Amino acid sequence: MSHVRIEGLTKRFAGKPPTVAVDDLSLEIEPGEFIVLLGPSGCGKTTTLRCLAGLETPDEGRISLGDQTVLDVRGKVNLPPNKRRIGMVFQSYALWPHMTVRRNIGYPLRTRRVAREQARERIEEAAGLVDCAALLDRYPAQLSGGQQQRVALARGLAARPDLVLFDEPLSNLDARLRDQVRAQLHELHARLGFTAVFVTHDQSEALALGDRLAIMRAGRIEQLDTPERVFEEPATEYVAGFIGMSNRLSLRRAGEGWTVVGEPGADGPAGVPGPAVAGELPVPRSHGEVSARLRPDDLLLCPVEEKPPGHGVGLAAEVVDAQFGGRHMDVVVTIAGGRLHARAPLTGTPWARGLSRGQRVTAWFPKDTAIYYDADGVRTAAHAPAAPVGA
Ligand SMILES: Nc1ncnc2c1ncn2[C@@H]1O[C@H](COP(=O)(O)OP(=O)(O)OP(=O)(O)O)[C@@H](O)[C@H]1O
Repeated sequence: MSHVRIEGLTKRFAGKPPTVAVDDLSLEIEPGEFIVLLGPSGCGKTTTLRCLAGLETPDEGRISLGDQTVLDVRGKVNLPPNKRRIGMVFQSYALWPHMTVRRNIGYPLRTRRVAREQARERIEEAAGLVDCAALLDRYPAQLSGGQQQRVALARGLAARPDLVLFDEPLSNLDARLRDQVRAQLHELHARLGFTAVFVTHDQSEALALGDRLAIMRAGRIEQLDTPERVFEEPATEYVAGFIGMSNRLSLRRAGEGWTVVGEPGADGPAGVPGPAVAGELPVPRSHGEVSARLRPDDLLLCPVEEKPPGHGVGLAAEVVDAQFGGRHMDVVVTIAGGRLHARAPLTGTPWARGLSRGQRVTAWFPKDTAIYYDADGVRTAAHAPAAPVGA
């Protein structure tokens, strides 16, 4: 287990136009911590991981693992992958097809010149950890996808590295296997306590596995915090959108209350005032325009003749689509032309089962379940202090 320190890491790729894949990124990882790099395609997750592994030549920055400096661009240090005590587990299992499971798991031990007898013990130990001890003499083609990924996991752990890097290791598995291998990985981390950096664009994976999440945007870390804080208190609108607050309402002050402002591409022209919101929202007076972000679970529906409770914001809405989801209905509504998603529970409110296209309903939400962002996408200050932005 090692303390990992990344300072001012920058990686540019030549091209037209050139890309800054990682942009002055700094991050400190505690020994035994499981860090998840989360973000959309192209935000620089894999490049950051490859720089840690020694598979890229960064343009600037320093990286240390424990007391070893593995990268120092100014000092002209860039240790090759086999000189860093790092294990890697990738999306494509990347097992050698002509090698047995035993030889595959033993590969990083051979590159580190671990003595034969010790290597045999380590291979068996790693295979045992992921329930693959019975598969050691098979070839990858004789394994299921889940087994192959478990072997890849064993290979990543076999050399007892200081740091294990994971690049979307579960994304090639079907949903059931993904859940299984994810649970196994979570348990393994709790048992072995290795330090990990795990790349994904899947928020549920990130929430389940991470001690802390680093939400990346354009080569930088936009928010670094515990899964609970990122989920409950996204610091910027970008993070909110990425972590499931897919509903967005633009709001403008009007007298003592607010008005919903029409969205571009909606039925009417953008910016046209929509339904009024009576009374104040938890937003400082200095903000005249904000956007409210809400999860589908937090957008509630009721018949037009019912009034939402006093602490709620009720808005006239029209149903566009309603799909049965077992215990709930997934409902798309329009409000001021903008589309929003509601997940209406059926237990207690069977009324939602009969919703159909064109029906008028009231969509509502308690004022404090929404999070409000200013024009720059930064959380407004009326809430608890925003989580730290950046590393
Ligand atoms: N070898 C390369 N040459 C040129 N540009 C590259 C290269 N590798 C990555 N990039 C660019 O760098 C940026 C970051 O890429 P990176 O693969 O790190 O993103 P990512 O967040 O891991 O995306 P994904 O989730 O799709 O894997 C992207 O704009 C990508 O096009």
